Amino acid sequence: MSDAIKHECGLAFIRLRKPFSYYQQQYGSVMYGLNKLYLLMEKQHNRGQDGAGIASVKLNVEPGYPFLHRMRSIETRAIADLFSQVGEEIADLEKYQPDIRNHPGLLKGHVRFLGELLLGHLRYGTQGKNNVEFCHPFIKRHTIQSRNLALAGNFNLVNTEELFGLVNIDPGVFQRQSDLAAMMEVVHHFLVMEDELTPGNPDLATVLRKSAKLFDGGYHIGGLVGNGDSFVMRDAHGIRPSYYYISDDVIVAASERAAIRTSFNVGENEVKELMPGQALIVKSDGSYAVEQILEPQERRACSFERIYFSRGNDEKIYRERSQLGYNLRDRVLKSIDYNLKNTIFSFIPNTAEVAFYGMVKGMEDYMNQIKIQRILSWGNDFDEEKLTEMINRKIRMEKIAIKDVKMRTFITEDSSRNEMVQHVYDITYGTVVPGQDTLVVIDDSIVRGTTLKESIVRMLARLKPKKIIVVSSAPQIRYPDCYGIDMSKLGDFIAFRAAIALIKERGMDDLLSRLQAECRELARMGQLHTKNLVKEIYHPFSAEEIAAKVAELITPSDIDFEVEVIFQTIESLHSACPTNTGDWYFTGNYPTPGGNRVVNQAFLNYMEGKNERGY
Ligand SMILES: NC(=O)CC[C@H](N)C(=O)O
Repeated sequence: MSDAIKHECGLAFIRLRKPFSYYQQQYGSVMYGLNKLYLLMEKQHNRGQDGAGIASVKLNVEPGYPFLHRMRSIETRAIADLFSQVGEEIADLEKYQPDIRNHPGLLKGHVRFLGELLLGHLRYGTQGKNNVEFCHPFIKRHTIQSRNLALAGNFNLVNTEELFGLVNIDPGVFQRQSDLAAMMEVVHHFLVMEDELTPGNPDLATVLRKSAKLFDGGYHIGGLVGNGDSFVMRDAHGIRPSYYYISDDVIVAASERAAIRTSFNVGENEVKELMPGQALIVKSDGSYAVEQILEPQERRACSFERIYFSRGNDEKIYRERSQLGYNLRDRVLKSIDYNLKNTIFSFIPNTAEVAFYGMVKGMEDYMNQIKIQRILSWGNDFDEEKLTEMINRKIRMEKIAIKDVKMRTFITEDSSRNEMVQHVYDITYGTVVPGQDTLVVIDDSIVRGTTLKESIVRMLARLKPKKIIVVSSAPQIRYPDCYGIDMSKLGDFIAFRAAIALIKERGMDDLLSRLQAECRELARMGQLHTKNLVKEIYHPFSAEEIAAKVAELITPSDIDFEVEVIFQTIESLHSACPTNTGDWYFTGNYPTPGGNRVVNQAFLNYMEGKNERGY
């Protein structure tokens, strides 16, 4: 993605089902669980750049001894920072007891995070601040063991404020800003209630049933309870991804299937998807059950996971991403007037790479059809030279754009900013025939369009192509997300700015004021959740008109050749990614009632010049 949006969290959960001595014998290390947690988190490093955190619960600890630990970091290399602290703790112990690793029981007593229950989290905040206090896991302590709770998740709730009220809590300034704080209060409230009924052994399925009913949002959460029970749970629409793997030795859950496969070296089908509305509950004795907590609703798994967020090394995601590129073939061919001879294909590094291969495969298939047709049309009229020339025709692809990863840190806000920003990307010289070649560059999605305009298009222009076609493997991002991706301000979206520009151009300003009045009225009546009024902003225009305006907006004024933008259509997105039909940011169709409220609020914020999130 050319705009730096990271905006997603990742979850890692491990439950060791055997005593520590077993892991030492079987796998040669008492640190087996922590090593796997580290791997599981690093393999999801693509998620959550604000910080990371881990929590652990130890089983069978004598009363009075600590059993729940938590550590968080916002260092640049947060995961490594956390685990090097664990490493230091052990190294310190070994100074005085060099053979302590051979005594698993002793080690468990000394090393804080050597617990049987482990929870890891990578955060990119969607609420509150991006500092360490807001990093997950949150913990709640209590003198009664079974009322201690650690909680973390990949999620966003749109009814944070309401939730506090529902459990009669008057939140403090900090809590008010955090959906995790609200979730914590709710889950803890019901945990205590259940613990009162069955002391020491609260029924987690009931706790989750009562809690989840109150949440409006998309979520994949994990929790550790002080009595040794634990869970992971997924929202009723399956908005956020959730996978798990169970063996005799471990129970594992994470946000990405490939992360589990790699960390535990297991096959595709050994890793299961936790289905919408389900929870995987593990009891303190290591037994487990998958329970239906909420009635499953229409599946609306987030399509952005497939387009961009999850790693492309997942078997299915790789195929889908490639298909997204392939699906754009016909529209690109039309736009280059089928002139493959004078077209160079490339991609914006690095997340669009897989879609790029798909697009090129599409072009190759087309070219092969043409070759066959031509050769057949020759009849007997050919010689080796003619045939060689035909067979050797290739799709021209080059690595044109190069990202200078470190550039951003130095870029200031002064007048030289534009001059500097363009250098965030560099180009490969000598690849394009000036004035003759068209450049087709694929990006996975276009959010703000600023990097495209300020860096990529400007840089590519130095190669003097005849035309640049920017291809987006995602459809136009028109509406805010409110389920875990931090894109919640309408004015940030280039597709929205394009629609506004068209409205202004065509003298339709009264549409905006009418919608603003309507939104205000709905807000006054507490009815903002009833319909998405922002759809009306796009209604007068075709997708092509918006795309043409986007192209205009990303073209710097001093560029004298054509820039075109081609977006994936929503239909072809769904055909490429059939299991992830969540598309509210493209269509405005939100799966939960809070969604309409967010989009309407985002519109009011935009109209009132407030640079705030819509939830
Ligand atoms: N991206 C996420 O899942 C964020 C989790 C949570 N809403 C937070 O801001 O901490």
